[in-house]
Amino acid sequence: MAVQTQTENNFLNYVNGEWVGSDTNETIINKNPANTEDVVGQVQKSSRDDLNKAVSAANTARNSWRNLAGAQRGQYLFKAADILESRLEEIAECMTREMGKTFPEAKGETARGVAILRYYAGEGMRKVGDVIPSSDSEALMFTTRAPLGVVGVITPWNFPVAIPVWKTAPALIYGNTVVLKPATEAAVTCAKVFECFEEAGLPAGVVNMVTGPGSIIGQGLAEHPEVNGITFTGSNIVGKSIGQTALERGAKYQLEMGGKNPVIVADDADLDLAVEATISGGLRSTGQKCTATSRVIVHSEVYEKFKDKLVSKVKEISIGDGMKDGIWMGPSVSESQLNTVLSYIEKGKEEGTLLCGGERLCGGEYDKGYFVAPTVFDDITTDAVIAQEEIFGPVLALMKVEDMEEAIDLANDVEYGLSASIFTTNIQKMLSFINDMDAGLVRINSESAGVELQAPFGGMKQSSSHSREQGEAAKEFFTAIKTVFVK
Ligand SMILES: NC(=O)C1=CN([C@@H]2O[C@H](COP(=O)(O)OP(=O)(O)OC[C@H]3O[C@@H](n4cnc5c(N)ncnc54)[C@H](O)[C@@H]3O)[C@@H](O)[C@H]2O)C=CC1
Ligand SMILES: O=C(O)CCC(=O)C(=O)O
Repeated sequence: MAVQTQTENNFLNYVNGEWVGSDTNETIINKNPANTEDVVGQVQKSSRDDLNKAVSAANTARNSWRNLAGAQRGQYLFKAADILESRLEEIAECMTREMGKTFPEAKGETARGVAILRYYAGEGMRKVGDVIPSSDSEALMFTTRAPLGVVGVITPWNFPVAIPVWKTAPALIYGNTVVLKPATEAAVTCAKVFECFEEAGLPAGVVNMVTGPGSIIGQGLAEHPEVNGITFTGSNIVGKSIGQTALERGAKYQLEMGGKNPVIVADDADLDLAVEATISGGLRSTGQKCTATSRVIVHSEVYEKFKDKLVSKVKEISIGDGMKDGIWMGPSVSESQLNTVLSYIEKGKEEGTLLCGGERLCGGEYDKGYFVAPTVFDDITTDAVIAQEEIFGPVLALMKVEDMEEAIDLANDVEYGLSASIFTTNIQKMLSFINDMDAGLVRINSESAGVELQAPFGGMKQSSSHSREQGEAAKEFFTAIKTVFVK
């Protein structure tokens, strides 16, 4: 087997503190979805053996890592944050080239990665338990927390820095070691984040990254007897199968999956604000967010006015290579994602009325990438496929309602419950929305996407395994409570 070395374009697996080639000696080449002539880099097409070595390294490292003080673990995260910050532009550029989101968005996401690392670094000095009065006056009763051990992290391509960081940083600070499998589509960007962990000097085996097919490396992590917990973000079908595999062998699991997020525009809404937020929430990152707005539920009294404003603004969107100035929306991440979006658009044409977009963009530079026009449909009913299934593309479906009750019924009439927003100036409508909306994120006069790192994140119904990530909530997944009784 030829020995590979990590170079600017050839990324290896990070196992036991070293960059190592896969046993298979096979690689996967990642190309820029805005220009497929641009090769971003290549990553390892790894095997189960590669994964086993990573899990074994994480298992060996776990005791010495958990025995450090939280503040000591935090120091490594502070260092990693500084290094990521110093490489912000370079890593953001790689993200834009690898998965297509615009450079300003990629910079924002990388900065968010830095902030998440710092937040969890500080968490190493915060309390981990409570003293609970015992009914025995001579006893001391309190809770403390233990790490799970080795945590498997499986991440998607749509947030190549933020999601790996928001899962890895809390895992580490609470004393776990990590084996991460990134989505192949964004694995080069993720490898650069791991270079930051390496440079921060994390002890060998504490963080490991293995790239390769989900069915081999992802499934392998879910099945591995030495992996004590699995955290996943991605599609519902894969998430559920990971959950079942983990449940069968008694491992802890956490799943963040799809969304079909509504925005309600009430008759008293600030329509300009609602239009702006619908566009930003629905179409930024080419609609490739689990929190993206996809159903736009509008009161009949303002329907026509809102629709005209929305469509005229959508038509102004500039589409192209996200590295270019002035580009607002990049391509779909891959040919297969583009084809999924185009097939939903065809369905939408049967189910409603096309107002704008509705096609792949062709000609000139567009021919080199996977560009689709931002698309708005009118006259969509709740039973339409495009009103029920996650599209993960720049597609909005408009639905007309007569009152708030109907709006909330419609908003809840999907199997998902991740994020939902309402535009209204009426406090009563806000309160009924907060009470009656089945969603993990309920947002008033604000877009459905965009989460704050210090707050719990997760969904209801089919959107998650009913757990929450980020903020303090991460502690619940990455640790187990011990109730201690001392006498
Ligand atoms: N909730 C979210 O943020 C995301 C939702 N999606 C949804 O999923 C659809 C398909 O996108 P994909 O990238 O194919 O999602 P996916 O669920 O296949 O991929 C997510 C991660 O799971 C891994 N994986 C794939 N098969 C696996 C298996 N059998 N066992 C373990 N891990 C496995 C992938 O390699 C990747 O790292 C999108 O169109 C979108 O609707 C995709 C990405 C993120
Ligand atoms: O809206 C956000 O910032 C987070 C979205 C997200 O977690 C996802 O799409 O997977």
